[in-house]
Amino acid sequence: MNKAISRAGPVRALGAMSGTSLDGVDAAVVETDGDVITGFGKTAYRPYPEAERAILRAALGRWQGPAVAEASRVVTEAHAQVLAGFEGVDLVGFHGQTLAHDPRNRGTLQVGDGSALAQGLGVPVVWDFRSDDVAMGGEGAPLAPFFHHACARWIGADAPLAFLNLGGVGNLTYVDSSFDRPEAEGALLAFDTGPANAPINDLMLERLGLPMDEGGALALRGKVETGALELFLDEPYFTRIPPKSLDRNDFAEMIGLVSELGDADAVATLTAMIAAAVAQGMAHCPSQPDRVLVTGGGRMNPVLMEMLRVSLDCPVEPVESVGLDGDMLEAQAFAYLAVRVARGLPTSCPGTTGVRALVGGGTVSVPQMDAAG
Ligand SMILES: Nc1ncnc2c1ncn2[C@@H]1O[C@H](COP(=O)(O)OP(=O)(O)OP(=O)(O)O)[C@@H](O)[C@H]1O
Ligand SMILES: CC(=O)N[C@H]1[C@@H]2OC[C@@H](O2)[C@@H](O)[C@@H]1O[C@H](C)C(=O)O
Repeated sequence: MNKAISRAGPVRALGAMSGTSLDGVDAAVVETDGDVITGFGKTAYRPYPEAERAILRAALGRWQGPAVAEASRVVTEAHAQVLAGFEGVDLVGFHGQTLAHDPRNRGTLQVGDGSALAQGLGVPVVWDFRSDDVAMGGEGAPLAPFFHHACARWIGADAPLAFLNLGGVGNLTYVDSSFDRPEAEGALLAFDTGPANAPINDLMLERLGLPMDEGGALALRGKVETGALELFLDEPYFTRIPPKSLDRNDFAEMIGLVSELGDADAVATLTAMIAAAVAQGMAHCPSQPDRVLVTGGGRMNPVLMEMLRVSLDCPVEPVESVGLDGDMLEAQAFAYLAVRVARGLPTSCPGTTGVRALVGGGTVSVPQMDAAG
């Protein structure tokens, strides 16, 4: 193990995340001892060109076979490119790309080869963050909550607050940072709220050949079909007690609920469904958070943000309002979690994933020295 990691004190960790919306790889440096954040560093983004994205899309929902191997190759290569642009890094946290997630039955699959990345970069890489949690009866997701607890301390939060990530899937973390440690009972409650941008993107691609509803422009022109919204909210997932998690395509059939509607009404209704799922989720929080800090691409959609403001009983703001970076929070989370794994600290607990006991999940790959050198 790198000497800096095995000593106490802060290290420079580089995190990388390839999220469920399949847009690209985010990478970001965090300086931390695995407990307290002491600084944020350089960031980078490497989009997947359409040909690569098509390879990833073709492998979604699969557990093995040539499509999965091909996706893994694309993910490893894309990460090798973006991570090579960073210098002076002690450790890498590599999430990889989730292709399938079924924690109760088949497990969870993130592709990309962390061992090859460690070798290529010459830096230890922590990867496969979710499997140990699933093996211990947890959901394997969400994992950002321990980092959210550190962020709440970083911003000096003096009341419970919520982080809401609106990526392909939505996830919410209720944080009470009056508890010093994230694993303390009552410090964290986390779960996936429901689908977020994935169904909007899928419908935009299918009907209009566009990757997203940029700026919520189409939803703004549409009318919400309340019958479809009510049918969607009948789904038992929303009343299930958390922790709970979702696969990207678990709600793929919701597009069927808007299939008879025109494009603008269909997108407006999907957008309302996403906001309503968050509102249902908020009811599971142990107390009303002081505010909801929104991260992920969904915070760039003003129609979705306005629907959230109307349906939640507290202020809803992008994380930039407290000086955090909403494009990079997940990459930063895996930098932070990598340091925790390397130092034997837990990364999930019963309140975040429903796991039976504290788990520090992840494989550490250390680059091997050339035998001749
Ligand atoms: N300007 C914008 N207007 C509307 N939507 C946007 C905008 N920018 C990003 N988005 C939405 O956010 C998505 C990307 O979000 P993000 O990068 O947070 O997802 P992710 O990290 O891949 O997903 P997850 O958090 O589920 O793993 C885009 O695919 C798009 O749907
Ligand atoms: C299995 C999986 O990859 N889940 C992702 C996905 O994307 C958002 C939501 O669903 C969340 O549960 C998780 O990612 C974030 C980074 C997490 O683990 O906190």
